[in-house]
Amino acid sequence: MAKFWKPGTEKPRLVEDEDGGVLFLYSSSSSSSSSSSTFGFANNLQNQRQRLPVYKRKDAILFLVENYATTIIVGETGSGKTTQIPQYLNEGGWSDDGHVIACTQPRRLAVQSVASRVAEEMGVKLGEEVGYVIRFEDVTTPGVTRVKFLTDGVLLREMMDDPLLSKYSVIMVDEAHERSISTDVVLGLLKKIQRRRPELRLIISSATIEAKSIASFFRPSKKHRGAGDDVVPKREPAIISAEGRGFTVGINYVQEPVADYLQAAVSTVMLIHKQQAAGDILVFLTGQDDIDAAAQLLNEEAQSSDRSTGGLLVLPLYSGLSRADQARILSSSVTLQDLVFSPTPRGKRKVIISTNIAETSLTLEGIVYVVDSGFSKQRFYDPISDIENLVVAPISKASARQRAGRAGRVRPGKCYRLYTEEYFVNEMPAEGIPEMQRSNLVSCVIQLKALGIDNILGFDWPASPSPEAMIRALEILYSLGVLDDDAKLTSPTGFQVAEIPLDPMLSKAMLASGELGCSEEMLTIAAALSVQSIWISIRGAQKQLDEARLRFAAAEVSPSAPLYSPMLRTQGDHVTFLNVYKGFLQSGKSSKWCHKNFVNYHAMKKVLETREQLKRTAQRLGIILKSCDKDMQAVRKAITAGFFANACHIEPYTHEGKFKTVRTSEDVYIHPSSVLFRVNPKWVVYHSLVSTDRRYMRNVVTIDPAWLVEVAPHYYQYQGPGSLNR
Ligand SMILES: Nc1ncnc2c1ncn2[C@@H]1O[C@H](COP(=O)(O)OP(=O)(O)OP(=O)(O)O)[C@@H](O)[C@H]1O
Repeated sequence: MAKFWKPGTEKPRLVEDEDGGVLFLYSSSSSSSSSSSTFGFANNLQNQRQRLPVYKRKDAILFLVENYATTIIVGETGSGKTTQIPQYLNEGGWSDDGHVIACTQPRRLAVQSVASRVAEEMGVKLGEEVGYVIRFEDVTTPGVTRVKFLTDGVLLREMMDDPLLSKYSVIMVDEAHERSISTDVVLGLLKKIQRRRPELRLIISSATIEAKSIASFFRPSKKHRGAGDDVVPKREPAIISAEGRGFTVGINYVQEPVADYLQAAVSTVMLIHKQQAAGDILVFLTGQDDIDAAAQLLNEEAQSSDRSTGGLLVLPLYSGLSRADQARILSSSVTLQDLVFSPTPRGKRKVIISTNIAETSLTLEGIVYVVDSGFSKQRFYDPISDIENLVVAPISKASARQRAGRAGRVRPGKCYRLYTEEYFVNEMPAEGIPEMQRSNLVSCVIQLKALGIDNILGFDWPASPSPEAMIRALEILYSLGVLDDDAKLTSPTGFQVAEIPLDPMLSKAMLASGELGCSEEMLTIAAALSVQSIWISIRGAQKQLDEARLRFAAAEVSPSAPLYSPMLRTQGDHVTFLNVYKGFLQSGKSSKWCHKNFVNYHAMKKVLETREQLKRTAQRLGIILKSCDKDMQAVRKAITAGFFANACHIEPYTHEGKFKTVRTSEDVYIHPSSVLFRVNPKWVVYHSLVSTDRRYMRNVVTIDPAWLVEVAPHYYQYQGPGSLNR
């Protein structure tokens, strides 16, 4: 293999740390010797690339990648890790001979935006030499794509077909400090793969704080050390720091703790707008609710008569953006996401109000000011009740740095933290709790099982999950018939469920629908559940949305029909999805039709695409594709076959629509967004629970309790009329 590091261009110094073994490399700051492009626009981009701090480390990075199996790169935000290192590897020959360089990201939005940027910098069309893959979206060309960006979840799926990930020469796991559940699983598996494929190189990019623990995770255990340690690549991980950042970001703190971060964020934006020079503002809040509320307050201020507060272009940004998307630009073909990434119109100042999806890897060009509320929504899972709550919780110092790092990327910036400096220094936790330790592990366990990892409890995790959550996941999979008595995947059910890229309960419903003759309908339902929402919600128009939704609630429906009586609305939300889908197809997939019916056009286009992909998987698995036409009973039964563990019955003699879960006898209620809200059927199964003031069931369907015994006799026993036991 060629030497990519050119001796003489840089003098790396390798130092062992006090624990022995872990290598630190301090390099001089001489600049790299790579040549630059000779074309106009490209030249400009090439100059920008060469100004990035990581450029000074180019040769050192290539040296380490060549000589060490694992290289950990720590560096400030904006130093160029994500966009540059894959290109250096490409230039260095790591994508020759049909090999591919992979770079994983925890978030889909980051995958898409970084891939476009790198394609632009390399002067190639996105999807050719540079491509990306996120769930249900593959923008690569096999045999042509050399640099591929993907979510770590997608990389996990790829391991099912190719357990050793043999097409990749280098895999860069970016933003490892975020400790998303998939990143942790990927790290654990890559460590295993490396033992079978010593030629595979790993690059792990991380904030400083996590680098040491990641390095010690990758250090070979005594069992695997010994002979061969002096051969290249060396197995001890190396750490390199790409110190230095693009532009300075001045940090400002509040003097006193703020009582209401949302109000404080709005006031801060208005102050920046009145007092500070031109430049867009990025505000970090926690979720759709407070983002929409802040957007409304800002829009009201912007429309006020005071001319100095005009000129604000307020744009919300959260996952499943599509919901707010058309609310703003209804039938336009421009998505809100396009607006977020496009240049700011003259005379305007963009205010992008985002969740933490904009926290890492994104460069939003016009951003000069960042307003950080200090909070984010985080998942916390309770394995006993099997409920995953989204809780507003304080962020970590690592997150705060990432947020500030969204400014200062193309020019100097300022960050306004809505907490005190004293809090930041003394109280804010250095890092967050790994997602692995606060999540439902069902999907993670089934993926590991599918990869042949039977001893899940003994798996080498970067952070061990709780035994309770692990046991609960095994229990659920066992009850679905996915695992056998020895906790091995059953054949064919277990292997089939693992292959369908959906939550295992939904995958099980998909399999059942093949037997019940309603797989065409289940494909539509699964695709609709995979988008955030098929509805557009417009603040202040909730009543019209509810009415629009109800028009699709019964089995036989025409959008022009009058509202159905609640007595007829007995089928549930999944059936509603089918009616919307049918109406959308009948309209010729019209955006006008969507607009009229409060249906999100972009979401429906996504449903069509996702449905096609799921259909291909179903065909591959031999699921018989058949429509049950109007027999909604078959559909509801198939859903029950997947979601029987989520069965609930209404509490008689209460007037508030209280249900009890069969499994744990907990009080739950139908969510107001469900077409079954206030209808209160006797028996239902739900798709998910959300916890606010109460526990609410979302996406609910009515069932006959006899089906529970029929589809899950191992789980339920019939105890006489109206009575069922686990
Ligand atoms: N879409 C873009 N438009 C303009 N400049 C960009 C764009 N993407 C990246 N850049 C430039 O490249 C720099 C490096 O971005 P990159 O994402 O590679 O940094 P990073 O070190 O991975 O940072 P982070 O860890 O914060 O994601 C940015 O600071 C910016 O100057």
